[in-house]
Amino acid sequence: MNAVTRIEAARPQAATPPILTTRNLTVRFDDFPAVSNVDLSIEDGELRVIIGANGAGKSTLLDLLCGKVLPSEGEIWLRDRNITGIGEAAIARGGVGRKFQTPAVFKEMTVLENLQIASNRYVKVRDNLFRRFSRGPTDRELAVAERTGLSSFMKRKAGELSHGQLQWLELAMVLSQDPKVILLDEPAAGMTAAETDKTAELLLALAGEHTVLVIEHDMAFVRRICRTITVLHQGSVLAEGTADDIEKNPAVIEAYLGSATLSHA
Ligand SMILES: Nc1ncnc2c1ncn2[C@@H]1O[C@H](COP(=O)(O)OP(=O)(O)OP(=O)(O)O)[C@@H](O)[C@H]1O
Repeated sequence: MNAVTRIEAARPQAATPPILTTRNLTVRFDDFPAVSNVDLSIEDGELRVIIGANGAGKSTLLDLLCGKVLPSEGEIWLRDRNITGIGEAAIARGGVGRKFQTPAVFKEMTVLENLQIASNRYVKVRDNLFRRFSRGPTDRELAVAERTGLSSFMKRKAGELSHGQLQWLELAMVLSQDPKVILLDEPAAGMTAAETDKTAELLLALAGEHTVLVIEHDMAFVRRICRTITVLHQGSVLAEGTADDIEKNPAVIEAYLGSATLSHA
């Protein structure tokens, strides 16, 4: 080994922080800890699924991550930036996109107009309100419509879309801002089997390019998309691991899964 090689070998690896980290993340409503001491470390391009019983704190955790709810304690880091308490719009501009379970789309507007509003959502609110949508779709709007299967529905009023298409439209609206991290609350809720299949494929395709956190109750769906699962119980992380790890974890079985497996829960 020559001298140069020895120096290279001794140099520490450049440590890139995970895309999303939480430390001791806690929120109390009155004195009730809805989320308690949660430490998460989510790597770039991960597709992380969060499961847990009703009231476990899953939605509140996403509310904290997108700035909708302020933590009582703890920190949230987006790569090397502490985003704790900077506000929902600043977090969105920083690259965290949130899709809620009930799509927040404008049903009287077309798919394209909804995408155009979303593209400018965190830019200039006043311009947006009075904007005439005379321009055609941007390349990004075309790309997200294509990706979510909405290309041929651009001129259709959102109110005329199926339940699944509405969910995809809201996902397309989140994607139009090209977020680094996408937070999804039960993205396949109420969908037909075919729509659920398509959503699973879409999420798998989005992971890698984006980092995706998904809350999900449908365990067959979880099995299909998950790499790593985080189990929340009474506001805290009960377990973390692959579907196989989680399925065998006695604490998870007792608190959440019962005797069911992830594929049959
Ligand atoms: N704004 C609030 N004020 C008071 N309590 C709240 C508030 N938001 C949530 N909670 C409580 O915090 C706990 C966690 O709620 P959360 O909605 O995060 O659970 P969840 O795991 O998402 O449940 P579900 O699967 O039913 O949606 C629940 O006991 C809930 O009642």
